[in-house]
Amino acid sequence: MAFAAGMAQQQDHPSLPIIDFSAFLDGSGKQAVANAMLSSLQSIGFVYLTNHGLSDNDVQNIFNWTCDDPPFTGYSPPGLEKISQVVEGDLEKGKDVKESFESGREEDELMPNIWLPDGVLPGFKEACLDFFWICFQLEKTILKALAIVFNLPEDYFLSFHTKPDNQLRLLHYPSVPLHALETHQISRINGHTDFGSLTILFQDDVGGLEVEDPHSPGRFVSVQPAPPVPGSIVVNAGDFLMRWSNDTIRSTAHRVRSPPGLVSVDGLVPERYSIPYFCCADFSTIVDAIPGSWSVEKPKKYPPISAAEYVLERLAANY
Ligand SMILES: O=C(O)CCC(=O)C(=O)O
Ligand SMILES: [Fe+2]
Repeated sequence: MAFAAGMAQQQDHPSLPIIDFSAFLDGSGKQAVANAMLSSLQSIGFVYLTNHGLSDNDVQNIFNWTCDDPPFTGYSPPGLEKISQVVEGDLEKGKDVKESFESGREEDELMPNIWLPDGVLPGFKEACLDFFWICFQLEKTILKALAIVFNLPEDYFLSFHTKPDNQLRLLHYPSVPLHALETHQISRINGHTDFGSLTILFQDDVGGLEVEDPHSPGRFVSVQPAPPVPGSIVVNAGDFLMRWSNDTIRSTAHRVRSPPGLVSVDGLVPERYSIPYFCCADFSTIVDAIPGSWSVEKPKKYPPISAAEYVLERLAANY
């Protein structure tokens, strides 16, 4: 297992731990990989995984679709989504300049998918659905790793993530003037936390993802390894998992700014594509603190809650 330097406060460009997931997949070092992943989710809330089992081909396929112009519903044009959370010390006022397309499972009646009219961009719907289900397989593997660190049966979290009530988001950050971004007239995505269980994030090589330093609220630090690690994915914990874990796992605020050290000859920040896959517990389930996350000395902080109640409230606040 290879680790990059941890998120030391003094470093200008600290990096997240990079965990080789292969020893979990082939069974040769399950506990060690799971422990390392949890430790990073507890201390930073974020981790990089390599050799996670998803093929480069599958990831490249979905990225290929993001480059097509998406003049359709299910699509949020630049500035529509407002990240309404105020993160301490993050004084950005600018609107997010990004466009996105979101989809979930086809049978979801609560939030039905809105696809392009038949005949427009043939194959796009199938590509989104294929990737949605591919990511669900990966999510289940990560959830198995999470369970064993709490000394729970591997399928413990799977029974709460069966449908799945997840969301695949294709994100495009258009090229914007560097000056406008740096002076906060606009932003790419303002500081926020995700609200589900886990987010699996695929990104291109442009960079700009920043994570709030857990030791220094309001200070965001770049977490892009330089150079980018091919095939790596980012996994971060959401607010629901933080609550479910009795606050032993951290849901950390993050944002996207200009790539670190960017020298722009034309005054523009290059466009960026990313694909977050938001994993949520089944809306119908009610969860109570994870066994092992509470004790007599560390009592439960929250009453049981249904995922629907929690997630829908958060979604409503964002639009
Ligand atoms: O584009 C990224 O890298 C991050 C996106 C993100 O944080 C989100 O959509 O919640
Ligand atoms: Fe996010």
